[in-house]
Amino acid sequence: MSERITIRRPDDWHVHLRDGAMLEAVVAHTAAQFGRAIIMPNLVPPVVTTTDALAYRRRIEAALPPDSEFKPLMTLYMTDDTDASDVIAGYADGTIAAVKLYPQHATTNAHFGISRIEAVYPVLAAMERTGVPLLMHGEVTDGEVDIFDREAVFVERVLEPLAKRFPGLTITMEHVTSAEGVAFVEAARPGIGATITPHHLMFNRNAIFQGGIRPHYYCLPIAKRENHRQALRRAATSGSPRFFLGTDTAPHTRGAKEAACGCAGLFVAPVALATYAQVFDEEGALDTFEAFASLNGPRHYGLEPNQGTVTLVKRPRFVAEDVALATGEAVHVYRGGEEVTWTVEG
Ligand SMILES: NC(=O)N[C@@H](CC(=O)O)C(=O)O
Ligand SMILES: [Zn+2]
Ligand SMILES: [Zn+2]
Repeated sequence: MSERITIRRPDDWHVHLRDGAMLEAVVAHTAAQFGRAIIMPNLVPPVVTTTDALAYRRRIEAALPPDSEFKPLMTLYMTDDTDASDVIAGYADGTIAAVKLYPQHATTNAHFGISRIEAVYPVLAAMERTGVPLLMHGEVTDGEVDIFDREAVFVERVLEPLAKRFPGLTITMEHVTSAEGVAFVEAARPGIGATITPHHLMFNRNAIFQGGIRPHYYCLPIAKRENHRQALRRAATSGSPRFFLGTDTAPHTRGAKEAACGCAGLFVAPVALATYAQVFDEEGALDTFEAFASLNGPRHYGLEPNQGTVTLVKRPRFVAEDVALATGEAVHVYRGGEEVTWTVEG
C-alpha cells in the first residue's frame, strides 16, 4: 500500500471562482493545488465576450497570492448572440480556451443560456473549423423529465446528435454523473471527453436526504443512485484518456444554501486533490491517478502537461468547516469538520 505519491502538477478543468469577495476568499485554494484551471463564465452578468473574459482574467490574477504561478484558462458563456468571429479571435490569441454551453435554466445562473441549440449551429460550425472546444452542462431542462434522468436524456436527445452533426468538434461533457453518460463517453468518437467531480465519486443521492434535507450535498447535476457512482469510480480509475479531473468547485454562501430555495453547488476546492487521491487509493488504482489528474485533460485540450509536480501523503488532516468572506459571510467547505486521509505536501 502506497503512503506517498508524486505526480505531475494537475489541472482543474472545471472551476467556479466567482467574483469580488468570493473570488478573493476561494481562489488561493484552487491555485495551491493546480497549475491551470478552466474558469466557468456563469457570473452575473455572464462572461460573454473576449473583452469580458480578459477583464475577468485580470480580476482573477489580481486576487491570486503574490508568488502564484496558477494560470486561469478563460471561457465564454454561449448565448443566442454569441459572435463567432469574437470566439475565433479570442481563441487564436489565447484569451479564451473554450466556450461553455448551458441549456437555459439548467443550473446556477443559467437563465442566460441558449433557447434552442439550432440557434448556435453557425457558431458551433465555426468552432469545429478552428478547433475551439465546446464545454457542455449535460442536462435537459424539460420539466417533464425527472431530475435524476436529465443527464441520460440529454445524452440521447442533445449530445449524441450534436457529436454527429459536428464530427470534428472537441466536446467536453462536464461533470458526468450517470452510467449513461459514462457509457456514451467511452463509446464516443475521438474528441469527446468528460470531467468527473470528487463529490460525485464520494456520495450517492441518499446523502442529500440523510435524516433531513442536506443542502450542502445539493449540486447539479444532482447525485444519483449508487450504481451510477460506481460507474463513475470505474471510469475515473480505468486509465481511459477520456476522463479527467474537473472539480466543479462551486462556492455559495451558507445563507444562499441554507435557505428555502438553496443554491446548487459545493465548495470542494480545499479538499479536491485529497478526495480524488482517497478515491483512487480505495479503488487500488493510484497507478492511474496521474493520468486522470494531470495528463488526460491537457491531451484533450491540445496542451502540454505541467512541468512541476505535487506530492500527496497519506496523513490525516483536519478540514476547517468554513471559509470566511471579507463581507462577514461564510462558505461551508465540502468535508469541512472532518478529517481527510490524504494531504497535499506541495
Ligand atoms: N454545479 C452546481 O451545482 N452549480 C454550479 C453550476 C454548474 O456547474 O452547473 C454553480 O455555478 O453554482
Ligand atoms: Zn454545470
Ligand atoms: Zn460547474
